[in-house]
Amino acid sequence: MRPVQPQNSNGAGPPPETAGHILSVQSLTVSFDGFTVLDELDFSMEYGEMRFLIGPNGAGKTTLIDVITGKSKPDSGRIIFDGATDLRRRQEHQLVRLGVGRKFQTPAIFSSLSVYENLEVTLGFRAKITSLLGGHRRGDADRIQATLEQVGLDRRAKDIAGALSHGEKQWLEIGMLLVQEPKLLLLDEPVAGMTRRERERTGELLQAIGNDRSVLVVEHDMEFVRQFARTVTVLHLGKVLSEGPMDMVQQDPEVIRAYLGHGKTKRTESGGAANQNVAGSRVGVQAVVVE
Ligand SMILES: Nc1ncnc2c1ncn2[C@@H]1O[C@H](COP(=O)(O)OP(=O)(O)OP(=O)(O)O)[C@@H](O)[C@H]1O
Repeated sequence: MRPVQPQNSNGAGPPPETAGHILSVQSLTVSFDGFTVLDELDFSMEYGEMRFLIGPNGAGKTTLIDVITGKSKPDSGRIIFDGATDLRRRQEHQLVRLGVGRKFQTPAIFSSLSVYENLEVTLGFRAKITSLLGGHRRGDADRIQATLEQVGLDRRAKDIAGALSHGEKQWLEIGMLLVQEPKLLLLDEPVAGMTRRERERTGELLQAIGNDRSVLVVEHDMEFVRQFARTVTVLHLGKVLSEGPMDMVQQDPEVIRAYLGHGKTKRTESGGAANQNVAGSRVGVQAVVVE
């Protein structure tokens, strides 16, 4: 099910350049102390799309999410969300209400509360107080239960969140975003530090979430990206270097060059140790190695 696209106040639909896009970043420039991090960046995502954002260290991936969520301010450009709202004019705390959920790399959960209470608190203190009095706001309990099942934590609902494994904490935090029913979910390296099994389950979870929401995932783990990505955007020096299916993107000579820096390259039979860039990060290049 795809979310219904918004109409302008005159009912004529979204501006033509943003039609069909949950997010439309236009000519976005961000600089820190005179150093340009995002350079007139154009980037867009369609409704109900799951997109992976990759790129070498320092490419500007986190900065893009910071600007979308109001954590950093751009020098110029526009960020149109849901066809009409310019996010540049919004504060960080307003984003949840608008329908943008962000997850940082480290899980931010309430360790001393139960899994269930974490979701309950996220839904708002009104729900918490109501539950202390013996009831829930109508629909909250159902929403919490559905979210617990979606993130695979229904059997751990009564457990203290601090006792969860690293992967389970990440799923709980994803659940804390989902329970707020965001239209766009922004996830920064969601599988960092996870076991192989946890990565698999996270990939399946993201695909399920991507069926009815838009999801932007910043990720360095290229094995994970290859397995679960539909469309990939490669950011380099604050611009989109390449975009498309992973198979296509990882063959792009520009992408190979960007990841491997200025080292001399040669073809190899397979990946293995070649899947390291000059800074030591795993990259999406299987057939090239720096000598
Ligand atoms: N608040 C800030 N002040 C100054 N410089 C910053 C700030 N935030 C980011 N930068 C710089 O902007 C550049 C891009 O950083 P960013 O974190 O967006 O890259 P990234 O693509 O997410 O990299 P990584 O994959 O290593 O996380 C880096 O050179 C970084 O040092």
